[in-house]
Amino acid sequence: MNNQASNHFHFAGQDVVKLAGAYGTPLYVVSEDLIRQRCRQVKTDFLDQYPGSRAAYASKAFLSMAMCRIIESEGFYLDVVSGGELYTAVQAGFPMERVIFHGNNKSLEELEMAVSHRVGRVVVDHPEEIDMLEAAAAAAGATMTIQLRVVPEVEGKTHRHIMTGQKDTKFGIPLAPEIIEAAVKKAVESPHLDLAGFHFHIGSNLFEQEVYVAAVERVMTLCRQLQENLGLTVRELNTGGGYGIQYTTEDSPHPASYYTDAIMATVSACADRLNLPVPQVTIEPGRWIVGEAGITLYTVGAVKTIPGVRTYVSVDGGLPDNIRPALYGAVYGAVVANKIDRPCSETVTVAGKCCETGDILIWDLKTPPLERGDVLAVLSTGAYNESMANNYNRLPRPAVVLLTGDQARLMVDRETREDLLMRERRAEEIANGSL
Ligand SMILES: Cc1ncc(COP(=O)(O)O)c(C=O)c1O
Ligand SMILES: N[C@@H](CCCC[NH3+])C(=O)O
Repeated sequence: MNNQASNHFHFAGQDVVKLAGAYGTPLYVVSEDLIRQRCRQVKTDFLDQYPGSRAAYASKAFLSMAMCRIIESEGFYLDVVSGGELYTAVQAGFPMERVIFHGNNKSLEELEMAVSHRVGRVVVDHPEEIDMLEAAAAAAGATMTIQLRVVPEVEGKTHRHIMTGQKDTKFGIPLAPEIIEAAVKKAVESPHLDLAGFHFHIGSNLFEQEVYVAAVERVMTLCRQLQENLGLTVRELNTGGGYGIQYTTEDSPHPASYYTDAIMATVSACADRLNLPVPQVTIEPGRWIVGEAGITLYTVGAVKTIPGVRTYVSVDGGLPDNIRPALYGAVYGAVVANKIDRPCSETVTVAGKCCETGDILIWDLKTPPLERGDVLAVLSTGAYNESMANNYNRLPRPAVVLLTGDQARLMVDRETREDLLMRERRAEEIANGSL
């Protein structure tokens, strides 16, 4: 781009102050090029290195129909976790054989939907779900390929709300032999189900490969036990996602190969040692694909200094568009996009505009002196921001702009105040008693 203002922050090659002017704030900005770069790293460092392996994108991190098409064109599979995510994939024309359907409490209706679309894999989370899915598949005359989600009993170092691999978790089938063996038997005996293997997911935003090694060892040992006791041959091992990203300069993220090489080496060593066939391995990163590919732009409003205490800089969004600081104490970095050349001489607290003391986006941010109208760019908001957005205080959810090369396109419209009333079409009738 020419005539770039030198004091403006550029993201994926584009002047974000101009984007804020053109589309308004708060604004999610997502770079297609950065997403594709991540997908291609997975391809060269994992898929090409280990033929037969598969990569899925965990759509809960960020989903739109355009995102489905990007992921589809990169040859990835898609992890969905609800009828709503599946519906989005269906509407985007995502190939259903590449969909992996998760969820710890899928409804019968969601299972029927998965069957009617013949999704490639259903990851069954509890024994009763085997019966529910068998019934849905039988009714449709379908055979569904499944993986059983098991609890690897390892603790990933992360916020406790996003740990899933420990023994005490709502996700997956416990490894207690009487439970897992009964589930496997039931699955194998279900005429409309084909048990391909197992799935585990340790947790999210993990920076250590050791937990993946431990989980693979645990589940491969399970495979050996099931081969001995039930004659089961495990064809597939889905190792979940969870790869950590850089939120601030304190974080030292790894390439995906840091995790996948350790996973693959352990799978092959275990297969050798336990005399098992090497299963086909799937990974399911979400945050690692899209997290650093997104930023959020805000406009600064009220600046309030409490002498001897702190300066609150309030922006025009907050908790509804990024709930992670309030929910997990997540720490974000940010830059003042229209003053990128100025020294950061102050430390401020970036507050959201909700009627909630806990609505603080960043507690301590070094900035130049700030004033109303400045544009703040919060970094690494591509994952679990837009997808977790809500309407607290009836704030409309922001638009999403997709950057591709030097093009900027509105991918998701800004919600309007009228949109907020869309589900209240009977308000008049309720008021006048006619309903
Ligand atoms: C089953 C499953 N797979 C994949 C993911 C993706 O996790 P992340 O975005 O941390 O890679 C999650 C979420 O934690 C998950 O529950
Ligand atoms: N929402 C979480 C990640 C959830 C992962 C789903 N199992 C986050 O923002 O970190």
